[in-house]
Amino acid sequence: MATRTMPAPNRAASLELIKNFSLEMTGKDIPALIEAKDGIPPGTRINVTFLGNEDLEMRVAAAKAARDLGFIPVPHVSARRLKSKGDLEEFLGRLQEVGAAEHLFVVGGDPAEPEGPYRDSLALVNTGLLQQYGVREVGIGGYPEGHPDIRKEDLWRALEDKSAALAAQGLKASIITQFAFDTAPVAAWIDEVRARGIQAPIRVGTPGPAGVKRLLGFARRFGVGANAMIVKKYGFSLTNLMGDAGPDRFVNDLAAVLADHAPRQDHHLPAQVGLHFYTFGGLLATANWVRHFTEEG
Ligand SMILES: NC(=O)C1=CN([C@@H]2O[C@H](COP(=O)(O)OP(=O)(O)OC[C@H]3O[C@@H](n4cnc5c(N)ncnc54)[C@H](O)[C@@H]3O)[C@@H](O)[C@H]2O)C=CC1
Ligand SMILES: Nc1nc(=O)c2c([nH]1)NC[C@@H]1CN(c3ccc(C(=O)N[C@@H](CCC(=O)O)C(=O)O)cc3)CN21
Repeated sequence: MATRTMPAPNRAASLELIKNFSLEMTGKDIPALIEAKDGIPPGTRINVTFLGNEDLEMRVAAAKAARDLGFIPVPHVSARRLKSKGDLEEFLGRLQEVGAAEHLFVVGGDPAEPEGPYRDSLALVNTGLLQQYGVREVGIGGYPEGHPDIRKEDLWRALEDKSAALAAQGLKASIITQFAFDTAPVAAWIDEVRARGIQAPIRVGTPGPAGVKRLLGFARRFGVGANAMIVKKYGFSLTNLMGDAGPDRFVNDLAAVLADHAPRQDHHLPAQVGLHFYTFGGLLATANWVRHFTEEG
């Protein structure tokens, strides 16, 4: 595959891309969020993961903390990890009580077999329960490089079905993608989403600055492309595995590529593409990285 030459960084495009960024935290990251709060713009969306090693109390407490600290919580709901309809209603009810139900991210969930009645995120949308608990906007997953356990055509059908189901229920949709190191598949995937008539805002998953070993570990776990050429293009070599790799090159390259692709920019449209930072245990480091990139570039 011909290695594409990097377009020259386009500072204005990079600043446009990174504004209104969102961050991700796990149920264990409340202390980290408190430590990082002064460096995160008020009203920033903070996604709260729904992992196997968290419980209801941790997830609600994390969403409440994000709300109380002046941010917009976006709790994840993992369809396959829900034990029953009651489980879903309890979680939504608790989120509504703490003012954290307005924005949700629904996802299939990693279990190979559902632990309850919901086998995919569309099933959650189709319960018709979301708006009953005050949900107004629903995030759904996107996979520029595919998913190790799911066929490409199933991912595209799911994206189209969820978009249609959300529109039918008067719920706003947004797409958050799996993280990537290579911008080419991301730009191509965005073009295909738009070509399929899906206009929802897209937040491109971006790895926050984290140890290279940790990043490669998550990439392997989640089926994200990380071969030698890609990681070199991303800006870290396979030799200095101990270094911290910040997403400077990924952000600048993606912004420049999107600026080249952009159809005639109609500035009345809301920003259609933004960034979602996976913090991987480094919430403070990620918040600091975003602030420095935005201030100094
Ligand atoms: N993007 C993110 O931040 C996250 C992504 N995920 C992963 O993405 C997967 C897909 O989630 P969605 O995009 O919501 O897809 P989805 O729930 O809309 O499902 C798309 C299609 O893939 C199947 N599917 C879903 N999860 C599966 C699994 N774990 N194994 C095999 N087939 C599965 C579904 O039956 C459906 O046919 C999740 O299952 C999980 O592995 C999980 C958590 C966060
Ligand atoms: N297929 C798939 N499954 C996922 O669960 C998933 C994705 N993709 N895409 C990215 C997001 C981000 N995910 C995560 C997972 C763990 C941490 C994390 O920070 N974990 C802590 C403790 C270790 C742990 O709980 O696993 C850490 O310090 O790394 C963050 C984001 C889960 N997500």
